[in-house]
Amino acid sequence: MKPVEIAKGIYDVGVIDWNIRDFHGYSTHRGTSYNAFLIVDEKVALIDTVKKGFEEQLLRNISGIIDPQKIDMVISNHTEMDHSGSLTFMMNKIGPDKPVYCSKMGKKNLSRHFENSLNYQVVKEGDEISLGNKTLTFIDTRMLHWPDSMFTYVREDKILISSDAFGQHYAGQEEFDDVVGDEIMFHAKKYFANILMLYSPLIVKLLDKVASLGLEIDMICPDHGVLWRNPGKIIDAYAKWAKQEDLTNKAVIIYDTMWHSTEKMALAIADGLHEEGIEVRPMKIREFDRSDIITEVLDARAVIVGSPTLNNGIFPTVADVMTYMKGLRPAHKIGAAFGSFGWSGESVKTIEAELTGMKFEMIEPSLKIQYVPDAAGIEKCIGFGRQIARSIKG
Ligand SMILES: Cc1cc2nc3c(=O)[nH]c(=O)nc-3n(C[C@H](O)[C@H](O)[C@H](O)COP(=O)(O)O)c2cc1C
Repeated sequence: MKPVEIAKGIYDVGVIDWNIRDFHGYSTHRGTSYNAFLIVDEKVALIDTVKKGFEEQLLRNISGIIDPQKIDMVISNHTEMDHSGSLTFMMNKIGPDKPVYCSKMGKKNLSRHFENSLNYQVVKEGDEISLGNKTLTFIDTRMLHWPDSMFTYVREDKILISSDAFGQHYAGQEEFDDVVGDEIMFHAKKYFANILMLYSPLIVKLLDKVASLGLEIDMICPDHGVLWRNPGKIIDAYAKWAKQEDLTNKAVIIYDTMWHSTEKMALAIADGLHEEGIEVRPMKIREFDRSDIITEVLDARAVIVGSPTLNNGIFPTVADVMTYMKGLRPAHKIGAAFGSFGWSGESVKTIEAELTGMKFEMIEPSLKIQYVPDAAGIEKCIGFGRQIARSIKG
């Protein structure tokens, strides 16, 4: 498969993980790739490695281009193990004393991952390393998405090697965004929603910083998925997603149910929204992965959560999604809570409190129905949907 020469003397030597479907709890419909970049100039640099288990393939990819011992340095843009898991293996092949350039937090975090100490050399924003004809510059991107994260920019080729930012979990033979076409935007959006949404304010600042540095960018090379030969497309998408302001008139109804009463409510609420012209996505939690639910939440204006009462609380799958959503900090949402109950009916209050804690603008009062909704109950749900729709439009 790989390597691919992406510019003169610059190769993607990474690997494709076709079969992974659960990436630390994120459902990767299409697998992923662990991209790593080899720059062959007067000096030779390897930027990032790959997940443990793929190290032999990385070595083979590099060996097809150059003797690995000719690598003069490794750059670690990000400590997470899908990019550093082969680092010690590779250093043993390259020469264990050769420098590993990383951020200050990179040095600290790499040392916490690997027992054997490597020759870590700290670089900071604006530092430059000349490889001969090509110059590497570093951009501090701490907390995007780990404290150690940084970008490496290859000045002469106008290539930004962006670590996890702008990535997508996508396994494919295609190397570049335009070869895949629009489908890639779904994977990029899902990646943003699940990995980066909580850092949206930092992303807005980073995009401003990159603009103010006046960096010319012909290509963005993330550590997962395809490379962006049309960088403007993904930069514009990030600007929009990170602002979380230009939301679609869409409502996501996230619910679970034991005996279908909460489900009947969900579908009637959906009818009410639909009648008012609002795009609506009912998602029964046990039929969708939480990472797909969050992808829909990213650009939705309203998030409506329903749960039956179970043992004086909410249904566990609803708690799962709300915990996940809270951590990702969606902003500027209208929220609403509903659910069926038998005798005590605590679920709706719990959902209300959670969504209020996430600073959602709540629709009041929430909607509770005892046991199975009858015709009047269904009408109430339709009315609730219409009320939410009016708030969305208003
Ligand atoms: C195991 C179990 C525990 C329940 N615990 C409560 C409870 O603590 N309080 C309550 O109001 N209803 C409780 N219920 C009743 C349900 O909330 C009620 O049947 C509701 O209509 C179920 O909605 P659903 O069809 O959407 O699952 C319980 C039901 C079951 C099956």
